[in-house]
Amino acid sequence: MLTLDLNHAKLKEDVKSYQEEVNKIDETLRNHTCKGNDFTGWLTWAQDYDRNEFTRIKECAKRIQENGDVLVVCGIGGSYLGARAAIEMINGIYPENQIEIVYLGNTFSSSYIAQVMKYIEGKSVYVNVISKSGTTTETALAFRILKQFMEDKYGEEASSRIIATTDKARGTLKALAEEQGYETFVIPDDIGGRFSVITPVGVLPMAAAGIDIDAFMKGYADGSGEYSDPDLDKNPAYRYAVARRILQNQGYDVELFVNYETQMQMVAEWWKQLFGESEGKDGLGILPDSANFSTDLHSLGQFVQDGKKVLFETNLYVDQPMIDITFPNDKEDKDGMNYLAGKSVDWANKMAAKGTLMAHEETGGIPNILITMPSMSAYDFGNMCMFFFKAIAMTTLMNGSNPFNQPGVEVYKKNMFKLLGKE
Ligand SMILES: O=P(O)(O)OC[C@H]1O[C@H](O)[C@H](O)[C@@H](O)[C@@H]1O
Repeated sequence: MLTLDLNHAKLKEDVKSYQEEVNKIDETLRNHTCKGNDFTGWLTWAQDYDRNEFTRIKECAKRIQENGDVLVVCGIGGSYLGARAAIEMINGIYPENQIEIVYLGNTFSSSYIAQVMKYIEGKSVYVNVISKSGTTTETALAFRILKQFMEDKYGEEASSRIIATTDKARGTLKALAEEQGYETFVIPDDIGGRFSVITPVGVLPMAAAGIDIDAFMKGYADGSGEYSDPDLDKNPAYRYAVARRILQNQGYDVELFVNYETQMQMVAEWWKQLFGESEGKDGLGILPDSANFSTDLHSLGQFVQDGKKVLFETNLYVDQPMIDITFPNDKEDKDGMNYLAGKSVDWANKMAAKGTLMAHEETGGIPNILITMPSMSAYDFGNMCMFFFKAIAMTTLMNGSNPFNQPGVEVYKKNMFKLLGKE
């Protein structure tokens, strides 16, 4: 379970004063009558998910692991961010003894696409193309290139090395997968892209990367219980939601999502889509931004400390690092670093976090929300998903907005299609 500390959040209203409003909204979520209610399948997914499909995911992942050097995950937005966030957080950036995961379909950058294609040329390749709509242009463009590459390289065998994760009936990708005989996995109708990491969208790439997906689902299932009580004293996810609302009332328009683990950079990217697309509408919302400390203390730190007071920080701390190391002694101590000899480097990281909190909160006057997760395990990732899902659903509904649509994303697409000459 994640824990929440609001003692540094400088809230000018009492969180508990929102209890009645929270109760009402919680009820509409629970009985699926809230705005966007046809996309609330994530609430009961831990009980509802298809066990047979889950077994098929494990078998498919095993096949990929046994025969592949590389799995190309081809998707964008919710169709890749969650998988990448989980894989990097749980396995670290340079995992040993795992197949490599490469991401494509998330950009029009010709340079990037060309380099990826060159990079995978001599390797044993599997492809997981992921798109809920089955029509997203970045993904479709990359997939055509990948498909031709796979057919040239493997001939008929290509179709057994390509796996499609998409809608059960609709979209070009579904039709293509059926025609080509690809193995397919289903993205349920009632779970939107940015919530879909808990479905085959996230779970198949995770399993292929050697992650314990049973533990992931257990963490999510336990989160369903742990973050379900509407009582603000008992529900840290809802307390976090209310704290965000209060800080917005105090004039803060930006939330800087901070972590101290390099392998959690993509967790922040996933969180930004989840929060930005859910809440940023109707002229409302808090701009989700992120920083990786202490790395970014050497870039963004100056602004946070002394710049315009537009932001508050939400720190996602981790109790146990994946690996700790002891700092070595040096007889000559010419670098003057012996004061750390014999100390844990993770301890130093935690001292950096503590010092930063004091600097930002006390000297800089920046409100700080503290969230702590026990470790970077598959279980804790699953649990964290439910925490943030519940929190963002609550804050967005408190705004009176629909947390589950993203109408604003279509505007650039319309212009782009016109410019590209799409019929
Ligand atoms: O899975 P897809 O249908 O390809 O969608 C991929 C992504 O692109 C869209 O434009 C939406 O803004 C995202 O919410 C979505 O996750």
